Formats: sequence, C-alpha cells, structure tokens
Amino acid sequence: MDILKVDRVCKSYGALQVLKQVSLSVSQGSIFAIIGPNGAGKTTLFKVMTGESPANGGSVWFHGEDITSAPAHRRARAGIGRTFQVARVFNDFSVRENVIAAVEARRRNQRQSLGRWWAIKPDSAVVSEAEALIDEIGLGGSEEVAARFLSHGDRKRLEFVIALALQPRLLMLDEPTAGMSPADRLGIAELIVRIRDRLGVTVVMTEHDMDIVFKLADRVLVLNYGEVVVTGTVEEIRGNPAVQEVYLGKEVLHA
Ligand SMILES: Nc1ncnc2c1ncn2[C@@H]1O[C@H](COP(=O)(O)OP(=O)(O)OP(=O)(O)O)[C@@H](O)[C@H]1O
Repeated sequence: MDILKVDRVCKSYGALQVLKQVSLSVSQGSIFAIIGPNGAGKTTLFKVMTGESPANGGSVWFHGEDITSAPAHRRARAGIGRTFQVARVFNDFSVRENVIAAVEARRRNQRQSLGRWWAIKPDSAVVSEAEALIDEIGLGGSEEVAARFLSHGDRKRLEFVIALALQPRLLMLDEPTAGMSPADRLGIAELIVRIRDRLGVTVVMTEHDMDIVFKLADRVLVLNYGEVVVTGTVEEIRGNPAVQEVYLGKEVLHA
C-alpha cells in the first residue's frame, strides 16, 4: 500500500521552474531516497511534501487523503514527522527533558487542551515513554546531559527521538548525515533502518552520501533539473545509463 503519493507536482520561483511534473509513490514500511546533483530540486520537493512550500500544480496524497493544500502543522498531526538539517532542540534542556517536552506536546495535541506542560510535573507514563524512546534510539545513559553538550551524532539522535515522540507514520529526513564523520554517518544509517524495522515508520529522505543511500534505500528517485530521471531499486539506479549521465564525471555510482 502507498502511504505517500506525489502526482505531477510543479513548483516555480518566479520564472524559474524548479519542479516539473514530479510524481512518486512511497509504499508503507519502505525507505525511499531522493537523490540528484546540487540544485536539482530535492529540498524543494521535500518542502512540497512536508507542506512548508506549496506546489503550484499537481497534488500530494497521504494515506489516500489529498493534503496538497494542508499546512505543515496539519500534515504533522496527520502523521508526517520530520527532522531538519540543523537540529531543533532546546539546548539548555537535558535529553530527558527534551523528549518529555515532545511527548507532552503530542499528548496535549491529542487532548486538544492548552495545559502548560512546563508547569506540570510529567506523569510517570510520560517519563516511561520518553525513557523507552531514548533507549531505543541509543541515547540511554545520556538522559541527564544538556543538549548543548551532545556530539553532532548524538544531537541528531536526539532530534530523531523528538520527531518519533510525535508518533509519525512517515518520517521525512532532510540530509540526515550532513556534516557528520563517517562513523557517525554509519550509526545514523543503522538507526534509520532500526526505526523502520522496530517502530514500523516509513522513511523518505534526501541524501548526498551515495554509500548511505545504497545501503538503506528500498527505492531511489533521481532528480535532475527538477525532473524525475528514473525511480527504481538501488540495483536499477546503479546500472541506469541516464543516471550515469547525470552523475557523469563523478565516482559516486561506482562505489
Ligand atoms: N526560495 C527560493 N527562491 C528562489 N529560488 C529558489 C528558492 N529555493 C530554491 N531555489 C532554486 O531552486 C533550485 C532547486 O533548489 P533546491 O534547494 O531544491 O535544490 P537541491 O537539489 O536541494 O540542491 P542542494 O543539493 O544543493 O541542496 C535551485 O536553482 C535554487 O537556486
């Protein structure tokens, strides 16, 4: 079953047409990667899917519902979670406090109440849920550490925990390994697979690191000048002459 569908989406900035009739389908439980050279339109496509930037044409569907005109917060509530290239966490809060805040925010949304979470002692169910998530994502032992003191890799892990605390059905990751050491990148790659396998969350990601994409993705969409070159499995993408043309002169596809 397809959890997300993009149908002939177009996007322009003034006279510049950045996305041209882009279509894709993401099946539930899969890891779907969007790749392409600099300026291909990956981030723009990502924003059209998260609702940060509306499309000029075409449609976006989530679980069979047309969400083309839904704002980002409504999409989040429907089950589309995301992380950002620059982590959005409370620096002075500990790991545990950051996650408790996210779990409380979700519960508040579910209750539709306007309670001030920071004024209320979190109940034990919230704390247990937060701690289980922290363990699951590999931050166990760092609960008391203030976010500002985490390594780049652990900060990204914390951001994953915060996104997962909202219980998304689909997690959108914009360049999840950007700026990381090779070891941290590998750790994040393993974590993404773990999130899909253990929590059943579908993943859509943009990524520059081809090793990571080839390791993780069930399907890959190659974008160039705002157009889909091809969508296929890693094997199909690697052997595709049109894709090799896009990356001509770059070694990435021979890895
Ligand atoms: N807000 C904007 N206003 C005008 N042009 C924009 C805007 N955002 C992106 N663009 C242009 O749209 C094109 C696609 O940009 P986009 O950031 O989506 O590409 P990308 O594939 O994510 O690139 P990169 O890999 O370098 O991050 C580029 O030519 C960019 O300059």
